Amino acid sequence: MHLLDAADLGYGAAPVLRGVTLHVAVGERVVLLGRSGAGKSTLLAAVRQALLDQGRRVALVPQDHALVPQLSALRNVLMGRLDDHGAVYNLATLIRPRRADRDAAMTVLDQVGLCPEADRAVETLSGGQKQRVALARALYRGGDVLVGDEPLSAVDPAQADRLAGVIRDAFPTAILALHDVDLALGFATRLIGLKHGQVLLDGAPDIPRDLIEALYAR
Ligand SMILES: Nc1ncnc2c1ncn2[C@@H]1O[C@H](COP(=O)(O)OP(=O)(O)OP(=O)(O)O)[C@@H](O)[C@H]1O
Repeated sequence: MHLLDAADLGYGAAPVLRGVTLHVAVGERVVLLGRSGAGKSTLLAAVRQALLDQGRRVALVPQDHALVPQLSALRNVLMGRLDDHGAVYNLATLIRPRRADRDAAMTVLDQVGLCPEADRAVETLSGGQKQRVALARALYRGGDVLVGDEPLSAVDPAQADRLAGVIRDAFPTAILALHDVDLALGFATRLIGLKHGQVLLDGAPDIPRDLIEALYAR
C-alpha cells in the first residue's frame, strides 16, 4: 500500500513532519515511536486518510477513544459498524439491537474482558475499561487495517500483551503508535521512529536498542 510520497504533514505554515514517504505491505505490523509531540498522531491521521482514499476498510482506536459517555459499552461497540447500515437500521440498533448484532458485539467485548460491563454506561467505567471499549469497537468494525493511537496505554502490562495478540490475530495489517517500547518490540514487524520532524529510523524491530532510546533523548 503506497500511502505517502514525500508528504509534508502538519497543521499550519510549518509542517510537523517533512518529506514523509511511506509504503506499508499487507501483513506488516508497524509501530510508530517517538517523544510526545514528535508527530505520531499527525502521521497516523495522514495514514488513515490515505487508506480511506484508497478504499480500504480502516478500524480506528483514536487517542481520546471518541466514545459516547452516556451510552453503554455494548452500544458504543455497535457504533463500530454504523456506516455499514442506513439511518433506520442504526436507530433500531440504538433502541434495541438485533440478536445477531448483540451477539457479535458481546463476542468482541469478551475478547477484551468486558462482558460484565456490557450494559454499563461508558462514563462509569475506568480509564482502562474505556480504552478496551474503544478497542472492542474497532474489533467489531474489523477491516483491512487497524490504525491505533496509543490503543493500549491505559491497560496493565499483562493485559496489554494479551490484547496486542488479539489485535495481531484480528487484523491483517496494523499501524499503531505505542509509547511502551517493550510492548512495541513484541508486537511490531517494523518500527518507525520520529524525531525532529523526520522519520529517523525505519526498520525491523531488531534495531539496536540504543538507537531506539535515542529517539527519546533531547
Ligand atoms: N490540531 C492541531 N493543530 C495545531 N497543531 C497541532 C494539532 N495537533 C497536534 N499539533 C502539534 O503537532 C505536533 C505533533 O503532535 P502529535 O499529536 O502528532 O504528536 P504525538 O507524537 O502524537 O504526541 P503524543 O505522544 O503526546 O500523543 C505537536 O507540536 C502538536 O502541538
